[in-house]
Amino acid sequence: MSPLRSLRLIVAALPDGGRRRLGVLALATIAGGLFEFALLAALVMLIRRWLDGGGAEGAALLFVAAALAAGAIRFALLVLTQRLAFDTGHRLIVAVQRRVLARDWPTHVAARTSGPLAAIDFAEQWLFSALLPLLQAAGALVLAVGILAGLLWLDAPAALAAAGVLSLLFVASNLLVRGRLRRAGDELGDGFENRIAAVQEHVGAMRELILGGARGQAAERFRRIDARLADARTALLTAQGVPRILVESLGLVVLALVAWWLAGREGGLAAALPTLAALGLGAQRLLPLLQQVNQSYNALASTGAIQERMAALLAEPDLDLSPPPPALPFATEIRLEDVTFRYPGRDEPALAGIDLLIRRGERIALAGPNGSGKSTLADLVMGLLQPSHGQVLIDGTPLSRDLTPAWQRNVAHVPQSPFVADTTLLANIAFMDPSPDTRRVLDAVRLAGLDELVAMLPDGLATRVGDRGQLLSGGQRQRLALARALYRPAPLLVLDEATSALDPGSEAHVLSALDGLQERGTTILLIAHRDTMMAGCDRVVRLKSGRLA
Ligand SMILES: Nc1ncnc2c1ncn2[C@@H]1O[C@H](COP(=O)(O)OP(=O)(O)OP(=O)(O)O)[C@@H](O)[C@H]1O
Repeated sequence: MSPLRSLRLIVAALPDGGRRRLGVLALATIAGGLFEFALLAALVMLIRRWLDGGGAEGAALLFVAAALAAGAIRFALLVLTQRLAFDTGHRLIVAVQRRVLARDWPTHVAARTSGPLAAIDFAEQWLFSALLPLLQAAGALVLAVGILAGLLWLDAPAALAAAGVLSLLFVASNLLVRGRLRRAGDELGDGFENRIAAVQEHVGAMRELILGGARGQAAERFRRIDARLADARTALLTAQGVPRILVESLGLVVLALVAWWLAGREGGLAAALPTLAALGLGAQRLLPLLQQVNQSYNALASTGAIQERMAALLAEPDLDLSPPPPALPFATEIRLEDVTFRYPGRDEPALAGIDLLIRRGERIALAGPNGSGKSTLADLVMGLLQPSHGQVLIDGTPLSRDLTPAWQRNVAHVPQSPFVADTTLLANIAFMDPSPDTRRVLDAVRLAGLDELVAMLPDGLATRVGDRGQLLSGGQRQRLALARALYRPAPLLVLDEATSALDPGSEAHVLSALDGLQERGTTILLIAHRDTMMAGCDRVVRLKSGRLA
């Protein structure tokens, strides 16, 4: 990515009032440049006074004032730059996460899960490798111009000679490491994502790893992935350091040569003294600044891969943060008309030519062999997927993309493998509800048959369930997911094999709870393989290879 595109990315990510703050930063930087210029001028005046043998008190005071002011401005620049960079970085990280949350269901399912996690790393990397250096470099450049202007005003040939040779040194050392920097930057992008993917795999497959005796293999694979990442980081930082070392060591030689040349001119060492002092001070101030500019340029040039990923993520649609719409009225029916659905990249449709009517208050079972399209059909009814052909109608109104969020407010869902958060039972049931209604939670607990467990636990609803609900049994996790769905007063309840882990007694309890819900007008769509679950349904809809059987 070119530094110019990076710059555009930064401007787009600036926080509220960011442009104004960028303006303040620019003004402070220009003031900093002027003070650097004034500092050099005051030094030269001071030395000339000394050499002339005149009173140097006034010049000395001026020099001290300029030095203090230049220091103060540098401190202000440091604070302003860090603030703006970290605010922008924070905004960027939040913006990336919002885009991940804004993804629709098919995009989410198709994406590599490590992607969103790595995106946070990318944003951090981008902050430290591009944004902060770029802001610092812009400031350093202006200060450097101030110092250079001072040196030119004092002794143009000497300043030009020193600046010319130093610039050549910078350019040559950068050309030397350019290829290495780019390669290392590309490897970094892949390395972060692969490392996160490996950790996720370890967490998800721990049982398989233990039983298969494969933990050693997993550790070795992780070592190789992380070693590649460490190599890439080492190469990147080493290559970034090369120009600094070259310029610092050869820069001293250049300054010595200029001093030798100046001393040989008319007037000898005494006449050259002010210029030499200014060159010395100028170099002491200038070299670190030029290093900063150079390092920033290298960081920008070498982290192109990371910036490309950031830019791609930021180009995705942002999340609509307006409050959710009121629920779409659902009085009579859900109708599927000639619905076909094809997953991206698949030749065969998962569902084809489906005509189905679900009346309000009905309990319908979806049955059929594995892969016959039951979950896909349920996802279409819930508006998580849009038909490739045909339409879904709610009370006769086609379910458009715009209406989907309002329709989804009517839907409660219990998935095949429920997500359980590492928090309390209460927070899991009233998931994302900022002010949980304990009475409704207790009702849901009772309906889902979790009341015995809650009564047994010393902390009751305040019991923590562990990461991914590991402190619960499989059946208890399913009942927890059921309680979460029942907590939402939704007129459509979709159960995707939601009782597969329940013992017959618990299943019977859930069935009687479903009877109660149906009596209150809830429409229930359940995916089931067991006859016991189908028994209480008004109808069983059978699918075979994506078609109604
Ligand atoms: N995200 C996806 N991308 C591509 N193909 C998919 C995706 N999800 C499901 N499929 C395919 O669509 C078909 C129907 O899958 P679906 O999950 O709807 O079946 P199912 O009847 O619910 O199966 P099961 O009883 O095993 O849960 C299968 O062939 C499956 O491989």
